[in-house]
Amino acid sequence: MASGCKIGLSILNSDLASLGADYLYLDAFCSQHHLWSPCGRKEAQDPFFDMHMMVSRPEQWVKPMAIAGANQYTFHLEATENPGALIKDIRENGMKVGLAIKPGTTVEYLAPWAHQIDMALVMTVEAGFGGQKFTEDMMPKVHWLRTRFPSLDIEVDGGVGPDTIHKCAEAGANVIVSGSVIMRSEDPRSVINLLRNICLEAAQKRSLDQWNHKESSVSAYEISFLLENKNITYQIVPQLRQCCFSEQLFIPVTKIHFAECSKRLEIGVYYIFSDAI
Ligand SMILES: O=C(CO)[C@H](O)[C@H](O)COP(=O)(O)O
Repeated sequence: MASGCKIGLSILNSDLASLGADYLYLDAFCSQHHLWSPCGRKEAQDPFFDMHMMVSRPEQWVKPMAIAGANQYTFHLEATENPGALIKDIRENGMKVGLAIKPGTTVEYLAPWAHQIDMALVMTVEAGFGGQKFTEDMMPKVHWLRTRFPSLDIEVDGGVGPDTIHKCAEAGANVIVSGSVIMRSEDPRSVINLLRNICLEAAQKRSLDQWNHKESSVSAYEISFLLENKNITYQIVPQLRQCCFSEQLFIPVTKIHFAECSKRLEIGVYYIFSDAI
């Protein structure tokens, strides 16, 4: 699965650096030769800076951003003719790679690069300024990506807050950018925590749904192994979420501990249990 749930604080409309978010999301614009990027104070310990490069010719800012201390360089697919070379350059400059698509760009264009990037960004507003209205129509793109790339970090950006994050998280986004809603709140930390909890809950539900999906294709598993020279057989009935231990003891599948099992336990079955725990 993608690596946890992260809430990114967009400081486009603010100069605050950290209010308990998992990373800072810095938007950058450019004129022909000059880059404008807001600077937050580096108050957080070891902050993670994700640079959202809303620029044409993103190639030109890779090195300066790396020198400035950016951790991730997120560029727009629409802004470059050679995404492959740019991805390579970003990596060679020691940064992670984010690839963004604008609302009007079809998600299939991103797919060929999905295995080479760390994060896909599905914009839910036109890039440019904070406080815009969330576009729910973008959620099928998120779902499409999540279905095909289960371990990819998928970020959404634009109009995301407590009222809209459910839609993003349910569609499969695990990295959430939020700006105005957090900044306007009297208690930004609690908004961030609320967003993170909603995102985590949706991720847990997705795992459970996957487990249920696996279950529906199998009626029962049987595994045997030796324990203290005795041949022990488990019969597992996934639909009941129960396990029959030598036909005597029924225990919920989620509570089985395999620490004492012999090495003859089948690896495949072990994975099924660890998913459920
Ligand atoms: O990239 C952006 C705009 O291009 C902003 O980061 C983004 O829209 C976040 O702000 P808000 O939560 O206020 O929509």
